[in-house]
Amino acid sequence: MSALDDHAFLKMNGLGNEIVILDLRGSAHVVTPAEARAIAGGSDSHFDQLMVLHDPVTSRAAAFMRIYNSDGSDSAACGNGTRCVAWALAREGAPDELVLETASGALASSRIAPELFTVDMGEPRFDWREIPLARDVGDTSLFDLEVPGWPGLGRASAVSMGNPHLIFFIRDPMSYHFDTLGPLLERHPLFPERVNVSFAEVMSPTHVDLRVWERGAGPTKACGTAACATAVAAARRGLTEREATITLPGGDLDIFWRESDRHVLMTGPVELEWEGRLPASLLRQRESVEE
Ligand SMILES: N[C@@H](CCC[C@H](N)C(=O)O)C(=O)O
Repeated sequence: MSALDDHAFLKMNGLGNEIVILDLRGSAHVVTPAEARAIAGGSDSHFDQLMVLHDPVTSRAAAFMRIYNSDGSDSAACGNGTRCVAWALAREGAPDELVLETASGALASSRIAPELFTVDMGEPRFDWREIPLARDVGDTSLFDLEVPGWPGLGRASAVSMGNPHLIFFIRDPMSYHFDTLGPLLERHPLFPERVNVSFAEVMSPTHVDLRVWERGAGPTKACGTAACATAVAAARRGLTEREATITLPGGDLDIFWRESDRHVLMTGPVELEWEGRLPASLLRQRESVEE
């Protein structure tokens, strides 16, 4: 029997952001986009993000994480999923302070309470080439973005937290028709790798309300990297202080953009929902010829 047959998984969430954790440490298997989509399509294994654990690349890390969206695409970062992985490793005896590797760098996590974690999400990137944007827009903290049919959206900010984010600061984000605007903005030609879309309303210098359309997953109850990107964009524009509570439909994240090293610290909860087993057939999906 292969190591992947009938594989165990954890179904967790971070503020309602649906996370599945699959442990492939000790195996050389790399989940394909088709396999990720098949797992997302399972009734008890549906996810916004799939966090697949692999053996760490360096000895200081507890694991390497590959991150997939529900459409099978990959992401180099996922804040809520990283907290869930830290919890899963703590349950098997890992220390409260640990390092997790991703395609965009190593993230340090600290356990604050049994189900509350702070993750150092690293330094945000503002250069248009690093976000990435298709062209130089000048100041990425405030630029004009033409959205055909939506003249009233106003100016935007763009930030990379290891993955690309587009943020609009607007009044009453809940009143916008996200199902139309989300996909339109996610695939806007300015973003060659697509983009996560945030609609934010600054409520006070320490509080922002946020709604997120995720690249590759659609509307989610919470997105940790979007909360980080929004807090940083707001502070950069002088709309908030460097520490703020970001309220998402699923609850609150505390985001602190530290001055000393410019790293962003994200603090929030995790929840284990259930443990399941994947049918072996789900990990044998072939890519269709066009992929
Ligand atoms: N939910 C995540 C972010 C997920 C990644 C995103 N959809 C992407 O493709 O970049 C979070 O909590 O940060």
